[in-house]
Amino acid sequence: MNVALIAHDRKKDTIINFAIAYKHILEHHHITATGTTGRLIQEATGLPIHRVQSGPLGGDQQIGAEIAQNNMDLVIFLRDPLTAQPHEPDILALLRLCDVYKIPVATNIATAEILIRAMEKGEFHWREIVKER
Ligand SMILES: O=C(CO)COP(=O)(O)O
Repeated sequence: MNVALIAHDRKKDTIINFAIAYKHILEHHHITATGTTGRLIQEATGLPIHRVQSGPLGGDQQIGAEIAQNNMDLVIFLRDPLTAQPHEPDILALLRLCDVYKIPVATNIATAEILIRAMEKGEFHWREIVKER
């Protein structure tokens, strides 16, 4: 599966710990991440990560483009709900595309845990059917 990992600054520690804890699952998938998130996860886990631009520099839009091209199966985007982001429109656009293309998306760690465990069990085979629409 193609998985996107993104985290705002105050959620970086959380996503790093998430990637460490679930490295044994993530290593079987193709991971894309925004610039800083990707670098930190790479350093902490050694996982190969396709890094796009940092979020404020267009990274969210690049991941949105992957979704629009049906190249993304799951998005884990740990948002900071308490800090204003200069690229808020890009964030909303990415989440909107997840809804347009019916991509499972987690915006907090509780949902992220559920999604990755479902992924481990191979519960996303229905995505293949949706992809063929
Ligand atoms: O801003 C982001 C998502 O909106 C994340 O970007 P970075 O991973 O480069 O910090």
